[in-house]
Amino acid sequence: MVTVVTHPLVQHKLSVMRDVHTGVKEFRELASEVSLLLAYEAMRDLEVTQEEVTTPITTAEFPMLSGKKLALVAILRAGLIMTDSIVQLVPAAKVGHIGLYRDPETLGPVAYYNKLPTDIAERRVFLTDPMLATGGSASAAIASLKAAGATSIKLMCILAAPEGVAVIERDHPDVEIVVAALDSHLNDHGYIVPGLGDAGDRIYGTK
Ligand SMILES: O=P(O)(O)OC[C@H]1O[C@H](OP(=O)(O)OP(=O)(O)O)[C@H](O)[C@@H]1O
Ligand SMILES: O=c1cc[nH]c(=O)[nH]1
Ligand SMILES: [Mg+2]
Repeated sequence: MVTVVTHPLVQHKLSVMRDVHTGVKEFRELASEVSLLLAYEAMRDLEVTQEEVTTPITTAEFPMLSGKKLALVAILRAGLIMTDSIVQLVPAAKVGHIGLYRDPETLGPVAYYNKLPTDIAERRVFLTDPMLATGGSASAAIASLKAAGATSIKLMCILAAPEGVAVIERDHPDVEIVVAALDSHLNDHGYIVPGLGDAGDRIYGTK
């Protein structure tokens, strides 16, 4: 299942991110803001229970977060900006990191780091990566989350290509995807069209 967050604030910020003239500082700020807005949508179904709260006026029952604890997991490098931002909303969440880069020749993911919360099996996992292109990186990351015992996983991306969505639906039909936009296609180098370029390079200024 794919949810596209069509809110005008998200769409406006994403359009500015796409602009080749947007510099590193503004790109980073926008990526953080879009991540918060995506999290608002992705976490819409978090469980709440009614708990007693004493206000200055009276005591009554109000909703409080309950249910499974959360884990935010970033696919390095680019996913880091998303977890860094979203953890502000859910400060009790644990944060994991999966290091993957895409081989420029084969476009396949190459793993170089994996550090996950030891109790990931008991947590609801929100996996972050701004870009879902061929889907190879996200699919491999989800496989390693499942190998570690995770059973509840949502994938949060800023941009996705239909090719990447199809790969996740094929490999991991149980994983919901939340994106700010679903673009047209991939070019011959595996870049999303129209896209926003290389997310990692634009966040970290490495090009
Ligand atoms: O869906 P895919 O075809 O696998 O492509 C998407 C991946 O490519 C980018 O990472 P990159 O390899 O550039 O690494 P970086 O974040 O370290 O720059 C992006 O952040 C995703 O992880
Ligand atoms: O368009 C793309 C595809 C993969 N990775 C990116 O950063 N951008
Ligand atoms: Mg990159």
